[in-house]
Amino acid sequence: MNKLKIALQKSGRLSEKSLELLQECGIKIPDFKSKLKNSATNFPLEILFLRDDDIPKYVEQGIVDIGIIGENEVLEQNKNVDLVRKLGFANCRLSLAIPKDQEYTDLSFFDKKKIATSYPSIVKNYFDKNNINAEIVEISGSVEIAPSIGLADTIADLVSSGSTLLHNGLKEVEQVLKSEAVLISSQNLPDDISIILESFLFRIQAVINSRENKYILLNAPNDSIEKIIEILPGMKSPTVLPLAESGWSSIHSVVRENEFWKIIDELKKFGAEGILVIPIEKMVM
Ligand SMILES: Nc1ncnc2c1ncn2[C@@H]1O[C@H](COP(=O)(O)OP(=O)(O)OP(=O)(O)O)[C@@H](O)[C@H]1O
Ligand SMILES: O=P(O)(O)OC[C@H]1O[C@H](OP(=O)(O)OP(=O)(O)O)[C@H](O)[C@@H]1O
Ligand SMILES: [Mg+2]
Repeated sequence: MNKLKIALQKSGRLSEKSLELLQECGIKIPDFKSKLKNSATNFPLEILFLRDDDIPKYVEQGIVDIGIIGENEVLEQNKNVDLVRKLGFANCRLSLAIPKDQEYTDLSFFDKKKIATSYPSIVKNYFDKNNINAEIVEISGSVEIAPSIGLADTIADLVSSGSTLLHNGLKEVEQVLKSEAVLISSQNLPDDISIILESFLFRIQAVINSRENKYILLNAPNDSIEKIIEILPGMKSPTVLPLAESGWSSIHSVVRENEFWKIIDELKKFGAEGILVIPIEKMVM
């Protein structure tokens, strides 16, 4: 049987979470860290461990069928690949930063300045669109060091917590784009490989749904049930079970993780008690 070939970053910001995603999809990979090509034991998947910058090229050329890569890298390289889906990890932004003691008003600050970056194409397009004429100095890493060693006046680099900027005397002044890990695929995959990809995507969807949702159980007085159901619509509709104590029910539902703290006060207002929020292992809609 043919296998779906996937490229993952060998080591770096994407590696651990990419492997974790495969694991949560129930896909088992033998634990040989130094083996750069490996096969899953229980799913038709072959895994290649590569430098992340090489992944779009390998996917474009069909050497691998799919790959997990930062959206920023896909945009920078602009290869002929399909962006299949976002994966919800390695969230960061590509930002412009300047020495923290300099005054910033607007983008014209960058006119005739030197800017160091590992993303020359994205930065050039951004400046062209905004009619800024800056000189781009391409470097492949430790970009934040550039202003302090006189290599450039400013930088464009990935930011997540902002601590690298802070520790290098820089401040973020503009956000060029937001990025997260994405799954990309070759264009025109053969039918047998597309079928395996569909089944892999089905598993990924179930994992991502479960990460974004929580199972919620609570007790409520019967006269509040209708109001609480409006707040907690659930997958189809909530389960309502009578409690041993008359006049009370237990309500079970699914709630989006990022909405829980917004609705908790409302639930309490309608008399909800004993609220339990439980992680979901897998969620198939
Ligand atoms: N600080 C961060 N927080 C979250 N995600 C990040 C951060 N920095 C980078 N990323 C994301 O992770 C991807 C890989 O980053 P990493 O620093 O591991 O790449 P690299 O140094 O080019 O690795 P490689 O050795 O494979 O070429 C980036 O393209 C970006 O999408
Ligand atoms: O805002 P922060 O949370 O500080 O993260 C930002 C840093 O993370 C990335 O580099 P990384 O640490 O991956 O090293 P690299 O330059 O070798 O890729 C990025 O290039 C920034 O330098
Ligand atoms: Mg790289």
